Amino acid sequence: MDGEGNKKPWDASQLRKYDLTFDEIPRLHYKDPKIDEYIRANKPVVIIESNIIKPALQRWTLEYLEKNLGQTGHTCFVSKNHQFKYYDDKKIYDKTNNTKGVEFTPPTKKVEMRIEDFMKRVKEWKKGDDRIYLQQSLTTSVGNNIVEDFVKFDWDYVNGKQAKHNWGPLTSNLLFIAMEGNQTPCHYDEQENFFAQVQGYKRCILFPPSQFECLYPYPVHHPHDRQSMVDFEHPDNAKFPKFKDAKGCEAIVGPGDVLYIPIYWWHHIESLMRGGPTTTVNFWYKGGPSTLEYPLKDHQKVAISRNVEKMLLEVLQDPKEVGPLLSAMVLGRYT
Ligand SMILES: C[C@@H](CC(=O)O)C(=O)C(=O)O
Ligand SMILES: [Zn+2]
Repeated sequence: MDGEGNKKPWDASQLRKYDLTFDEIPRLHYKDPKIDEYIRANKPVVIIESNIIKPALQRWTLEYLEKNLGQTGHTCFVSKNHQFKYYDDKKIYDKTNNTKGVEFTPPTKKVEMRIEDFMKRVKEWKKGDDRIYLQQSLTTSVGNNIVEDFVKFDWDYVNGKQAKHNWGPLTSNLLFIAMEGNQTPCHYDEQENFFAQVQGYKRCILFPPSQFECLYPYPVHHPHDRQSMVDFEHPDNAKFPKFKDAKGCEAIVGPGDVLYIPIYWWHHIESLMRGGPTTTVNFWYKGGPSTLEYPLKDHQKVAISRNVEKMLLEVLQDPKEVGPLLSAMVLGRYT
């Protein structure tokens, strides 16, 4: 039961177990001015009872989406397990064209699927089958009804936050339709994000950029750049000794909740087990201008460290030389 004695729409048995504890991300009414204090401080907050995606809340059932999303192929990922770790295919070594890159076997397959085929596979899924995850940019290729709903989102509200906090332009709105239990492993994005939950419940575990050394991101040149190397369910504590010290926060978001995921904040997101399919729309914005005021913000230090890695890779050419050079520069001199 929740505080008012209402039956909770989910229970702890639907959450995967991790050897970490998390603080609760605050949930604030959308008119609460404290929301702006959180955004200004680059801290996550769940915005509740807003009209940001009201038309979607009213109409975007799976049946409606199947009927209206449009007949073109939609971007879907197929996985042998419940994890859908993002990879940048531009960073994969391509033998045929002998491009620069890393020898890499993608953990998921990216396919274009018609919405009815996607929905059929979700409905007929059995344990042991491949899982699928629709992740489609909401562009003009969607049906007219969806466009009509989309234009009726509360753009005044989100554009108001974008302007007030001097964010860059909106770059995309992605529609996510996940199977129950699907997981997007821990990673960070270089964009501000309003993560709006339409249907079902998702557990969102977030860590501030200061936890960089506990979350061990892949090297910048790797296809899994920005993704944590740690498997949260089977952490290799020998290889990643600081992971057990990671300090994070979490929110279980349900229909109508909008989670603000600040730029460079790590997030590990999963659709609750046995909770049915989930639907989310995100709003990605470029970050605002980064003025160097001291002390520097943690996310600025992450951006600086990325630039150092990129510069060294550019100059040294061989990624195997980056570690030894950095160790020679730092060990015994800065440590
Ligand atoms: C894909 C999404 C996570 C999820 O909903 O599975 C995410 O990482 C983001 O919106 O930045
Ligand atoms: Zn993300």
